[in-house]
Amino acid sequence: MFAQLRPKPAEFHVFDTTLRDGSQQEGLNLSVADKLTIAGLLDELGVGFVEGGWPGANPNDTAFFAAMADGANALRRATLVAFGFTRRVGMRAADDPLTAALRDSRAPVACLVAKSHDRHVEQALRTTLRENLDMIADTVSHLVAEGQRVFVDCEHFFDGYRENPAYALEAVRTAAEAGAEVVVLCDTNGGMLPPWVGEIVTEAAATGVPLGIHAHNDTGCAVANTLAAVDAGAMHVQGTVNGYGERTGNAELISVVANLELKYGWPLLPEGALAEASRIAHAIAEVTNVPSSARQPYVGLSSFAHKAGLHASAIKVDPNLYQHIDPAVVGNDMRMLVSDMAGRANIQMKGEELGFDLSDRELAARITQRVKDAEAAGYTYEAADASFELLLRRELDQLPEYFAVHSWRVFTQGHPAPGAEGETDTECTVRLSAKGQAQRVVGEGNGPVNALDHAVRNALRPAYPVVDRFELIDYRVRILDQGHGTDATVRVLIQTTDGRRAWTTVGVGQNIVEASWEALSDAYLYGLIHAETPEPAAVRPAEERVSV
Ligand SMILES: CC(=O)SCCNC(=O)CCNC(=O)[C@H](O)C(C)(C)COP(=O)(O)OP(=O)(O)OC[C@H]1O[C@@H](n2cnc3c(N)ncnc32)[C@H](O)[C@@H]1OP(=O)(O)O
Ligand SMILES: CC(=O)C(=O)O
Repeated sequence: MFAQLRPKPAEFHVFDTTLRDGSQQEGLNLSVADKLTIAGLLDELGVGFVEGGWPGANPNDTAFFAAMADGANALRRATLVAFGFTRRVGMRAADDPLTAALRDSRAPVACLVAKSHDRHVEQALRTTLRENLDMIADTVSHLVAEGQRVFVDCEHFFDGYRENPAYALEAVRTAAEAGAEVVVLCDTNGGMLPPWVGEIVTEAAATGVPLGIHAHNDTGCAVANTLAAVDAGAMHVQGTVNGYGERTGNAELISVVANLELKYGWPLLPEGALAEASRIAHAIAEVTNVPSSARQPYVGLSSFAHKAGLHASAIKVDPNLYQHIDPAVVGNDMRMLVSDMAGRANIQMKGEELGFDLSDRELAARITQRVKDAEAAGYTYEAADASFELLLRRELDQLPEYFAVHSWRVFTQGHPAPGAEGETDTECTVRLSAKGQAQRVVGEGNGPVNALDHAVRNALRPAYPVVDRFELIDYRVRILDQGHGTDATVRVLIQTTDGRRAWTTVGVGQNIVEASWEALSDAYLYGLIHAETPEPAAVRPAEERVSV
């Protein structure tokens, strides 16, 4: 029997810091417009608090709070939070310009970072333990008197508690007595493990102060540490969507919330909002331009992807045999992968998904063997869903002949030196027949793949004008036998779109142009087969990109 999880406290906060701590991630930079878009998405998700940044610390954050104060950008459900620190050493909070920026932000809540670790007070702040407590009390009481609700983030609380528990707890009490509604215990360096967090939060809860948790992921335990704090009495969780944040990031907020909603049984988000979680996490990744991990719990592309034959054979009977929840609950999808680890069941389920009846065991076994043989030769169907469909159609004798290629050749002329004048570039000649018309067509391009593409497009256009909608959007190449140097076999994956859907095809060969040709001609064939299909397929996010 599983242990009983804690019942939901009467008041519980879901606090998002994607726009503040999330933007402290290396490589993540947000404009004011980006922040406004993300704030809107977080509001849709239904989090209780959106920490928007640090007004007064940089012009973007100040402008963001000014824009949020304009009614047009107002959050519908969430409460906006402005972040800042306690007043400077030796100054009155009322005179500190950064405290003034918090007031002027017009955010209903201010979240103040305060020191609670004695060594940080003495070495980083370079002041006395008494003065730090005065800084906390003065800043909190000033902002409360000015009409703001105040939360306090106790930086390095757990490390501080280990060295000087009395002082760490004194910082918590001081903040609460000055008017802070919640005191958030921060694992700033992210070095804690769940049992330690549980123990320390339990001891801090004895103060009677409403506590929150802010965990970093340096031990890979940020979500677990957050849940350990909740179990020990925390009533406020902080985190970021996609786990963005300083160093290894913050607790991933959707994982925290999904665990609390689905495992603890706590209703936290507005009804139906959890089913939007996958869409919102991916939409935020589009804005940040920092892709989320495919393996991210609940909302990742691979979170419900099944590759192994044994898994698929059980899933065919009941998907729950290999899934901890129904993916639809978080707006995700189950995906069946086709690879050399597939058994008949993967192939049958993938075939069914594509609209083919593969219930015949012998047929399914034959196709499974074809897939395994092709994967052994270097093909990959896990990524190249369109090539898998073409393989199926070939096996089932259901491949329409839109065109027949008789031959092709590519000629490239290089410059004597970079930047030198002269004819360059690449020319490709293709001989093919389409709709009974044989033709020989030339295409030019800035490289062999570009020239091949132009030649095929020029040759097919008279019979199938729709090809002008096809566009190559990603090209990836990798060497399959690394010891072989420039004569290695390569695999080329090409992603193509017609503006409505995207599909991926694969080619393999010792000649990179030949492998590209195979992937490219299959891309055209698949595109023509589906030109009239109404429903667009999901677009996969690109991984490594190589320019052609
Ligand atoms: C744990 C966290 O992640 S908290 C969030 C941290 N986020 C950021 O730092 C991003 C935004 N920060 C900034 O733009 C700048 O650091 C500013 C505007 C806040 C301050 O810039 P500067 O005045 O140039 O100071 P600088 O960053 O070099 O040093 C920070 C100062 O704040 C003091 N300080 C640090 N923590 C606190 C605190 N909780 N309360 C009051 N003062 C503090 C430091 O002692 C140092 O003081 P000093 O100026 O006397 O040396
Ligand atoms: C406040 C904060 O971001 C931290 O302590 O990590």
